[in-house]
Amino acid sequence: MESLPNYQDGNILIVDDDAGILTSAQLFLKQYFKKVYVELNPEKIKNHFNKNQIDIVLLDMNFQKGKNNGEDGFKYLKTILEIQPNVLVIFMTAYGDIDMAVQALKGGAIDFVTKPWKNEKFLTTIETANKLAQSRRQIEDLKNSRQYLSEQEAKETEGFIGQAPLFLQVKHTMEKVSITDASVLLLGQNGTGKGLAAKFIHQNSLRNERPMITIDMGALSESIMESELFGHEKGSFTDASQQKKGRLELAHKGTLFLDEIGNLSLSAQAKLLSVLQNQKFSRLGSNVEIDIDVRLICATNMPLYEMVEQGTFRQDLLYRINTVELVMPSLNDRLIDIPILLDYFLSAFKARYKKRALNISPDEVAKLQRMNWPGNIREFQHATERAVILADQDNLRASDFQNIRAAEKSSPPSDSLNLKDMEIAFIEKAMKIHLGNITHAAKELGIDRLALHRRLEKYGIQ
Ligand SMILES: Nc1ncnc2c1ncn2[C@@H]1O[C@H](COP(=O)(O)OP(=O)(O)OP(=O)(O)O)[C@@H](O)[C@H]1O
Repeated sequence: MESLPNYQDGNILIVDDDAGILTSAQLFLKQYFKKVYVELNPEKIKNHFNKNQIDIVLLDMNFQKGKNNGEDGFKYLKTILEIQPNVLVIFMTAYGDIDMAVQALKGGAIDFVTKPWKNEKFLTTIETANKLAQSRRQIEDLKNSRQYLSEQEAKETEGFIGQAPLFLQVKHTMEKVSITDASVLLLGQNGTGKGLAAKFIHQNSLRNERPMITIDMGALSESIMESELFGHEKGSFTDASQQKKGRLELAHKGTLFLDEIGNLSLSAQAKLLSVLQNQKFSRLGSNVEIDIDVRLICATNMPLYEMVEQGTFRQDLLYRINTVELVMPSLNDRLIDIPILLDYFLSAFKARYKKRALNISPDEVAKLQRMNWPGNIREFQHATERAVILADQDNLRASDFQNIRAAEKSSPPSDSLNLKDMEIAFIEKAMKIHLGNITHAAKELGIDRLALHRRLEKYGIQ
């Protein structure tokens, strides 16, 4: 059985006033390209561009009997490039018109074929043009998707909202620091908006045309993390079947956001420090040094200063990454923002889940302000989404936002005065507020770590 031809992407239009040329070129090229259009009348070129995507035009140089100066060819070349500046035009010229064809190259055509052509040479010329057309198209697609992504990012950071003095203070510092290349360290509990803050800084920086590349240090094992960060050469370890650029390299001229930096091992800290000091690095398995120019933003919810004292985080690295240090306030410290955030999230979720009639009374909003949100804005956002999804009626109540984690403030079990129940409730609450950190929870409860440990075990609290 005859195998199907290996068609190439790329649409071709052939324009010539000689029907014989059109037919033979079309018959030949149709074996290799899916779409080959032909046109006898050059005045109709525009119609083809209105109907179809055209990547390559094969254009005759002379369309009037007795006129061989190529004037027509130049005229239509100009028309085509005006309609579609990216299209590739190849002139078809009679043998002997080579000088004119060279002029045509200067005028914006990319190549020429002589008539009559040799099939092999003819095909090679068009295939080469087609490769160029395809890579131009890929670049165009990449530019479009890059633009789309940065518009999305810009939209997202427009939603970096709040009126609480603590938040405004931090945001103001961010605005000032964005346009510099200073390293920024974002501290704060989970869900306080450190990731969004990093995007905000990048979006407002002079590097916003380039990407912000993120690495979540908490999500990667040490060996994967190093190859993600530095990249590797083919064969540098068992699974390295190909060369791969690391994220450091991808962030060149842009921003590198290292999330959960507190999770970096000591050996990775040493390597990162050396990159920051020398502004050079090597891919794993290579000695070639690559220059790097990145703006660094780091974030963590871990106590880096305590970790320095304990010897688990390098002091010199801390001083490299904390040129400007910002602490994202917890939601508890910006309760005044709850109505604003609620408004913002509600309108998004009402639209997403097509429940536009939903509303909530000021009393219920006030109750939300009295609830605990140990997971901060992320938890509040998820609670709002859940409340919208589960709502059976148009009036939302604060209790619709409650989950196992969010209990009313001052909320030892309200209908029980049993001492043991109260103790369990207080311990659970302290553990929630401090996200399971026993030292901090014990401090809050006014007991020592060991005493808290014993109680956690006794009551089976996780
Ligand atoms: N000021 C804000 N306005 C509106 N939405 C916010 C704000 N801050 C944070 N958010 C939203 O809250 C969610 C959590 O934010 P983000 O992921 O940035 O927090 P984080 O501090 O980086 O959390 P983690 O430490 O767990 O990684 C995101 O959906 C983010 O868009």
